[in-house]
Amino acid sequence: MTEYMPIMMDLRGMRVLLVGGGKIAGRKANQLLAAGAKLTVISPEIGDEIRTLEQSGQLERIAREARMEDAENYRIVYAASGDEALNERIAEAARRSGALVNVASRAQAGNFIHPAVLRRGRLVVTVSTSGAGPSAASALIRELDERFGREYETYAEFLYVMRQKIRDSVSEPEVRHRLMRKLTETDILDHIRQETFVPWSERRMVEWIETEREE
Ligand SMILES: C[C@@]1(CC(=O)O)c2cc3[nH]c(cc4nc(cc5[nH]c(cc(n2)[C@H]1CCC(=O)O)[C@@](C)(CC(=O)O)[C@@H]5CCC(=O)O)C(CC(=O)O)=C4CCC(=O)O)c(CCC(=O)O)c3CC(=O)O
Ligand SMILES: NC(=O)C1=CN([C@@H]2O[C@H](COP(=O)(O)OP(=O)(O)OC[C@H]3O[C@@H](n4cnc5c(N)ncnc54)[C@H](O)[C@@H]3O)[C@@H](O)[C@H]2O)C=CC1
Repeated sequence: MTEYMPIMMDLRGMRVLLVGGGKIAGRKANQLLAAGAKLTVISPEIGDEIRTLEQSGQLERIAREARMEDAENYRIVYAASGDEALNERIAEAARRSGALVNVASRAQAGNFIHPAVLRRGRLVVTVSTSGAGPSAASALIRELDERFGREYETYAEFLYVMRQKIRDSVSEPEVRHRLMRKLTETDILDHIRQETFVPWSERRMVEWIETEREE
């Protein structure tokens, strides 16, 4: 069994090649653009999603069949054409040149895969079956969708702001760690859920840090 390494990547400004322009390529393109990638699509024909993105100038599209050399100019490659043999040849070329490659038609032909995703602002919950059953991964995400409501977006944003404050104002690592742990022990999530949470003012944040750091 392949033991995949789960990671979160900042793709802003990174060049990514997407081979294919159909339904699956459209889904990937939207996810990649949301993460800030500079996307090039190579495909003789394209579906509605890629067309819309091309027309609004969000990606560059090259209207022809993909060639092996295409893969060598990118460090991240998606082989998502409807031609499975081509996807595997592209993947092989990309791997040889040291690129990361995702293969839509056969997970094992690539060296990274995507999980099913649930987003609540900064909180990201993902489920992967390591390719065993993508539909099962989606079904589990739907269960988690009910478990993790909108309150987690506010909560994650609160944690983010407080953590910056703590990092800026507390220099001792042990104290910082203790404060961060305390922050997760507060009843803020409950307040957000019950809609009784009032966003903390600058002063309240500073006071909380001053009070809690003494213990
Ligand atoms: C490896 C991976 C690729 C990757 O890295 O992305 C992969 C691979 C393959 N999927 C296939 C089929 C389907 N995939 C879906 C749906 C999704 N697939 C997703 C992820 C992944 N799919 C990655 C592993 C995830 C994991 O870890 O388990 C989801 C969760 C997330 C996303 O795509 O963003 C997304 C939910 C979208 C949503 O909920 O909206 C459906 C259902 C549908 O489309 O509704 C079907 C048809 C039913 C079926 O076959 O099960 C096939 C066979 C192709 C063929 O035979 O033609 C392969 C190839 C292979 O199995 O090797
Ligand atoms: N990863 C996933 O979640 C899933 C993956 N798949 C697989 O993904 C692949 C694509 O599926 P769809 O987007 O639904 O197919 P599709 O038929 O909608 O699109 C195929 C695209 O590939 C392009 N193409 C064909 N030959 C090409 C070439 N030589 N060079 C460049 N582009 C070429 C076509 O122009 C078209 O735009 C299939 O192999 C399918 O098995 C299918 C379902 C889910």
